[in-house]
Amino acid sequence: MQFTKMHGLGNDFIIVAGMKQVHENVNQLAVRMCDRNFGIGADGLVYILPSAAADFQMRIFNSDGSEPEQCGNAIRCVGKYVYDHRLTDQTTIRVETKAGIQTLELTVTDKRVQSVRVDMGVPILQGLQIPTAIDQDVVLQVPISADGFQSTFTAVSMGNPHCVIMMDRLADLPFDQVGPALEVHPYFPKKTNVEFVEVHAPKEVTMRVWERGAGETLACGTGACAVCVAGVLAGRTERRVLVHLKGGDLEIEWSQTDNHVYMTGPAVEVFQGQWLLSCLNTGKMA
Ligand SMILES: N[C@@H](CCC[C@H](N)C(=O)O)C(=O)O
Repeated sequence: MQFTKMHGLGNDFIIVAGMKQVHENVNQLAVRMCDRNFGIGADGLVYILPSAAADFQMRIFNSDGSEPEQCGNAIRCVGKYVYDHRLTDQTTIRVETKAGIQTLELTVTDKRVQSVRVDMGVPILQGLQIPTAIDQDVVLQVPISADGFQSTFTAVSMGNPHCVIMMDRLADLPFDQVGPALEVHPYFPKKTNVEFVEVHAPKEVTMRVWERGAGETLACGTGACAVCVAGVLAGRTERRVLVHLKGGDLEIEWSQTDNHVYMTGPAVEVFQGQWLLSCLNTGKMA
């Protein structure tokens, strides 16, 4: 099977295109392909499939094999892939995801996509719809504790759930302990992505992310969108923010006009290869 390795700010994906549907054993396949020692290594496996409702369909599987509803960095990679590989000549494309149809605006130089602006849709704020276990119209600055860590969080869904925690200093955070503990916190029945945020100024923040089903990643597009929304709700940021992540920067805007969140950032193709599908043995000792 042919694959292409891509990333958005170091959030890396194995892209598979040209199939009609995902492989039957896709959850195990994602685990094996994403393994950084025994496979190709990636945060997720992404399929670009035909769509009856849009130009293309994206399905993504986390490195633990679970299927999330949405992925901001992967959808930018999909935009670059379909244009650079001549599957379309359009610079505005619509991509169907489990969270709905997203519109992508591609910025092209020398016939290659340099950056992608994605309409990530309207954020979901109602507690049960996110989903959280909290039946409130907005889950804003609610106290939370896990593994000895105490803080407050704001919950936002960008199709997938996010727990946004504002901190005075990111450097003080026992990240590797708290991230996994919050991912499975009982407030989040479908688990959650966790963003820890330091606000430098109303237009500039730094975040670190612990992703549901993938652990720490260098960037999370939906996470950056959730951070912008939570920042506005908490009165800490403006509607346009520059988000610094470990792998680089994203520009996020929560539009007052249509209530949609817009994300702008790069996508990069790294290499292409062939996965030996027939190789069932992982090579690991029993
Ligand atoms: N890295 C992504 C989000 C991928 C899905 C996430 N791990 C989940 O399970 O919801 C992004 O860039 O948005």
